[in-house]
Parts: sequence; C-alpha cells; structure tokens
Amino acid sequence: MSDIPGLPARRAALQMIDAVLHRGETLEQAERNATRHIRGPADRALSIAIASEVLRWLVDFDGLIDSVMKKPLPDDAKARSVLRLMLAQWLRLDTPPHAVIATALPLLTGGTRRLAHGVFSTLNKQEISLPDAPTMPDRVIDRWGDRAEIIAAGLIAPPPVDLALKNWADTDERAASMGGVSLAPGHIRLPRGTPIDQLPGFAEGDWWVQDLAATLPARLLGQGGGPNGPKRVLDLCAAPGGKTLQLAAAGWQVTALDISERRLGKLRQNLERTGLEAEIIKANALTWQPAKQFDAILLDAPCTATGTCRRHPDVIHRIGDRQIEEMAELQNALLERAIEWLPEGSALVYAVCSLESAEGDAQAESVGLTPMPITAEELPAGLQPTDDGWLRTDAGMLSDEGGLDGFFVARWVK
Ligand SMILES: C[S@@+](CC[C@H](N)C(=O)[O-])C[C@H]1O[C@@H](n2cnc3c(N)ncnc32)[C@H](O)[C@@H]1O
Repeated sequence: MSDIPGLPARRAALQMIDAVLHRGETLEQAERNATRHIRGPADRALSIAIASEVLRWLVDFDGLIDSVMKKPLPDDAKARSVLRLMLAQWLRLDTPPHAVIATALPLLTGGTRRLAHGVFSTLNKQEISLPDAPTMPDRVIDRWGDRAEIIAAGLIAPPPVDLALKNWADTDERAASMGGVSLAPGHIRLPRGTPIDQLPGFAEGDWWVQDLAATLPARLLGQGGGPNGPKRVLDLCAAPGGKTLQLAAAGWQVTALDISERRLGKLRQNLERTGLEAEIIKANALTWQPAKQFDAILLDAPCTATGTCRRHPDVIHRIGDRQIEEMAELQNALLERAIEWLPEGSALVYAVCSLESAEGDAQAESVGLTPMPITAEELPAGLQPTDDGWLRTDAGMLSDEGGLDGFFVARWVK
C-alpha cells in the first residue's frame, strides 16, 4: 500500500486524527507516533497540515458528509475520518479532487471505500463552500460565548512568527532588517514560515521565538535592575523558559522552578544559547519550600492551553469540562502556594494560556491580595485591560496584524 506516492502522508494524517479525537492525545504526541515512518520533510509537513485542517474545520466537514448520507456514519467510523481528510485536502489545501481520490481512498477497502468514493463524488458535483470561519463545536461556543466566532476567524490563517529580543534597544532596526514589524519594544513579527534558524542573531542568541501575548505576563513585572542591585523573581512553572529569558534579560535575578526534567533541559539550552542566567530548580511546587524571599513571583500555571488553538487545533476537541476542572484545581493549589511565599510588598503575576473562565477570571476572583490593575499604557497598542484591571487576549485580537494567542493575566501586590 505504501508504494503509492502520497499515501504515507494521508495514513499518518488519519492516525493523528483518530489519536486526537478518539484517544484524547495531543496533536504533538499523535504526530510523533504517526510520522515516525515518514521519510521526507515535505510529506511530514503535509500530514500535519491535513490533520490540522481537519481539526479546525471538523464541524463543517461533518456537516457536509452528513448532508449527503441517508444514515449518518458513526462518529468513529474509519470512512468518516477518511472523508474528513479528503475534504481538508480538497477544500482547504487546494488538492485537485482526482488527486484526493487517488491518495486517500486506498486507506479504505471494500464497501467503505465505495461508500467514501460515492460521498466525495456527490459533494464534488455540488456547489459547496465552507463558511467564512470554522464552526466551533457547541460545547466550545457555550464556553467562549460572544468571542467564539471571532476566535474561530483567527484560526483560518496559521499564525505569524513572533520573536522576543534580548536587547530592546535595536528593535526597530532589527525589525526593518528582517522584513518584520514590531508591535511592542523588544518584539518582531515575521510572516508565517520564515526560516527561523537562518535569521541573523539566532546562533548568537539575540532573540527567541515567543508569541507576543506570551510575553505580556513577564513585561507586567517591569525591569528587575535597581540601585540596590537586581531584584529576585521566582518563575514558578518556568519551563521551557520563554518567560525566564525575558525576566533575566530585564535584569531580574531569576529562580526558575519546574517539575519536568525534560522541559527544564530545554530551558537550560535556551539559557545557554542566549547567554542569560537563572538558578534552576527541579521540584514540585506543591511540596517545595523556598529557602529565600522573592521581590516578585510569576506563576505561569499549567492549563488546558485552549488559548493556543491556532497552533494546536486539537484543544478544540480534546478539552472539556473535566480537564478544565482538573486544571483549575491545580492552578488554585499553585496560587495558594505562591501567595503563602510572597513577602509583604511583593508582586504576583498569574498567567494561563487558556480561554476558559474557570482558569482565568474565576481564579483571579478567589485571590485575596491587593489588585495592581493592568493599564492600557503597559500593553501593545490596540489592547485594553478588562474592567477589573486584568488582561484577556485571544486569536481575534490585533487580527489585522496577525492575531494573538489567548492568555489571561492578573497582577496583585501583597
Ligand atoms: C504553561 S507551562 C510554562 C511555560 C513557561 N513559563 C514558559 O514561558 O516557557 C506550565 C509548566 O508547569 C509545569 N508544572 C506543572 N505542574 C507543576 C508542579 N506541580 N510544580 C512545578 N511545575 C509544574 C509544567 O512542567 C510546565 O512546564
């Protein structure tokens, strides 16, 4: 079967779709397993593109499939998954229908193959088109409310590449020389697909890749240098270290703590490449006790990561009430620890890359510290804090400039 060109990429896409939708795996995990036997980078990229488009447009593809069937196919039927990936290729990746048929139908045999062929050919003869933005599943619309449609529109185009600079002084000059734009000091936005490792300054560690929204929590702690030497910050849940790098570059003396040795390995590599410094601690924040006091704590808590749905469309389907509840409990416990360790007069910033109220504003409301409201002046032009002085970003914001990942950020002082 694998001697048909293009078939391994479709088979890998099928495995990824099933792993995410029926086994609850992340797309990243599924990709590692499914693409193991794919040789060329182009086939690997194609399989990921197909699976991602299926996950973004799943509700619309299923609507089309169901519209031409007398009896709907079960949700987990292989023929449905193959039809989904056929529609993704045809309607989203502009693959000609005959090529779609030739490369995807061999994934099926016998009656199911004839059935998928019939459904695809029927749709092919109709004047069909997708809506302007992917339709989100009902449970996601229930959770994201008014923003669901706007966020969905942010999923149509893959996100641009954001760089965070170690040294902010030359932001404009670097942005111009790289052909990018800057939306904040120390930030450069480049077109999607820019070959990162060929850009000037990569080997020298002058910058790292970090979505603009992901840089905002550390920015809200300000500079760490002062007349009495560097201030101390605890970067709680730090790996792989995007915010550790920012804090160290802003002059803070950083203690970076994380439970995962594998992710701390990446943090170490990042520090090495950029020449920045931090004390690294591998520990469970729920049981660890600090031996010193900090001037600030940044808690970038583990979360459902639904704010990263542009890059990780699996979250749209994988995350439900149970996962949100579990994460909210963990975040609450971590917040309690951070509050306990914070000396009087010190600041706490809490952040999650989640779009869920239970992980964002509902958590912030339970914190009994004095709020330090976030102001518009501290944010990139076009962003506003909420009425409560918190920050909420999502894929529909700064859309003309390429959008943002979804984050919730709150700040207090003890
Ligand atoms: C959102 S990620 C952090 C991203 C990181 N701050 C950055 O900017 O690159 C959350 C991190 O929390 C860590 N984590 C989860 N539970 C933890 C715990 N109980 N104690 C310490 N770290 C934990 C995970 O290993 C993960 O690296």
